[in-house]
Amino acid sequence: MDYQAILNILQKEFTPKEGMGKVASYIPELSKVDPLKFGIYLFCQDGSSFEFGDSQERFSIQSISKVFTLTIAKELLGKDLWERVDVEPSGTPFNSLTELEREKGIPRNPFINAGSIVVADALLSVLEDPKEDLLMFVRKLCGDNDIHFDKAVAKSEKKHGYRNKALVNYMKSLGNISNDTEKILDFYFYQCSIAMTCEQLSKAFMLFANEGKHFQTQEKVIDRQSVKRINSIMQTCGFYDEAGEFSYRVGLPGKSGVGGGIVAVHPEQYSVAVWSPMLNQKGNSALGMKVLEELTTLTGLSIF
Ligand SMILES: NC(=O)CC[C@H](N)C(=O)O
Repeated sequence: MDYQAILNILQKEFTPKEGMGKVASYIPELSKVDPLKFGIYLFCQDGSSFEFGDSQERFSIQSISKVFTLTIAKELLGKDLWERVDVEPSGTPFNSLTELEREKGIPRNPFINAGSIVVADALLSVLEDPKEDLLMFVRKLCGDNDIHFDKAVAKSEKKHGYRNKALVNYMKSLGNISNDTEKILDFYFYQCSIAMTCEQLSKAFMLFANEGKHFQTQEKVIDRQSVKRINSIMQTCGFYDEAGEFSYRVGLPGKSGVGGGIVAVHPEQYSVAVWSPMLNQKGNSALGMKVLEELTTLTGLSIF
């Protein structure tokens, strides 16, 4: 597959333009980002890589971090985790409160906010310093120690995160939260604030394209069954109420964040990260979705 030729086509075909979507503003710090940023990085299982645009610039990974925390929690807690969070698509926005009452405080999946807050609570119960452990895990996956929290973004979300406060308190009242709600939210806002480049993200996500092995050292980090399960949840829940649309258009498991990043993996082929901060109405990168659709169209390959 001549990925370079394909990326050349993508670069010509797609140019970010004002009005394609809106940069997230409910976290005020994110609204400062230049809407016209655009980059892509594709890392192949054979070690080759291809990129263009702002692929080396850091951005707020936001909900993409939910995949990292789920991976750690799954390793530490195994099946017990699934007593507290389900694996069904929600069909509702990422910050929705509506199903929680009907479903007795058990979030639909770990990739909506409620689900990731439960995962954060579970990690707080078993780790002494979850923030540090999370950073170490992500740094190890990328083979790069230069990965940090963006404190300004975390603080900005903490100040304005009323819906997440509502979610954690509501779940606490329904018996599905153990730790202090302020501590859980602090961890959750920090995990979302991690700043990474497309290159770092695509290398980290090689875990899910490389049978659970580190992209560089080939060390086994998680087993194949975990890869299957996490990729399945990305496929069905990675884009909230647009998960079906992403699956239909792109045909790969993936995860988005309101920072405008999307990572998708083609198991045993490649991992690809794209960044364009202009979001569509469902909170997913508008241009990012289009570019990934064209990528799998041009390669003629998807997991299906
Ligand atoms: N979809 C997202 O990226 C949402 C993450 C954001 N930190 C929030 O909780 O609202």
